[in-house]
Amino acid sequence: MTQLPYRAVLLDIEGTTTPVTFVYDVLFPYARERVAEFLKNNLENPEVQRDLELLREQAQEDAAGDFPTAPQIPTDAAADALVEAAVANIHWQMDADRKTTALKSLQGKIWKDGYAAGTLVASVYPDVFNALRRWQELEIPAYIYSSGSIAAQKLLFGHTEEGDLRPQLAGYFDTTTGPKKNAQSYLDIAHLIHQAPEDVVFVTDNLDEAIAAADAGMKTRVALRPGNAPLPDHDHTTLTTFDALFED
Ligand SMILES: CSCCC(=O)C(=O)COP(=O)(O)O
Ligand SMILES: [Mg+2]
Repeated sequence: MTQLPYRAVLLDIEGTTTPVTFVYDVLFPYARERVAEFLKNNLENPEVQRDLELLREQAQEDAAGDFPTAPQIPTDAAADALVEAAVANIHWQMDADRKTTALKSLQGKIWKDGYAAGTLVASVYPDVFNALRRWQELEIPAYIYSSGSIAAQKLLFGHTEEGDLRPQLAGYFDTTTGPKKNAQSYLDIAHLIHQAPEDVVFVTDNLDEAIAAADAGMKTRVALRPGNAPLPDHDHTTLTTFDALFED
């Protein structure tokens, strides 16, 4: 049997398993164009109300911190004004490509209908399909850690061009576990999946995330995929295909 130098795999999505173009040219515009209507139609939904509360708290934190002009979401507004304020905040966050838990939670809910209708079909690199199959055969669990909400991750891997990949995934983590650029998040994930950090390989396109995972003791691979942002010099091992994860 193939002997690999890791016992578990932790995967980023955007720029790693999935082309950045799918996220920026398909998913984000889909959510942006539909958010106003989605909020109008679902304003009474308790989960949407919870997202609005999270957005409101995030807006207050932003205004008090690094973003004094962050659009605010009033507590006492009528429905139309509330939706208008929330949409202004969401569009502002999306313009800045914020990865806040509040924004990601709401985006996931908007994408749900698109996947169900077949309008959204997730793009995943062919080498990822193959790698997930091989890891399953080798009984190496593969987990996802993305800024996208866990619900959004399950939708994406449940509706790919190759069908439902969720049976090949062992679990999902998002920013509710902690920020992706914080080493403690990787320590917490290692603990939650019952692995020593050094037995986990984390694959990401983001150098700051790789540095945080390495600080936590994980092995790292930096994904170089078409369209990814260029990176400064670094000493992490890179890969252009997941095939490389079977050659160590
Ligand atoms: C299923 S999540 C869609 C992508 C997304 O919203 C995102 O922010 C991706 O961030 P990542 O941490 O995977 O680079
Ligand atoms: Mg990424």
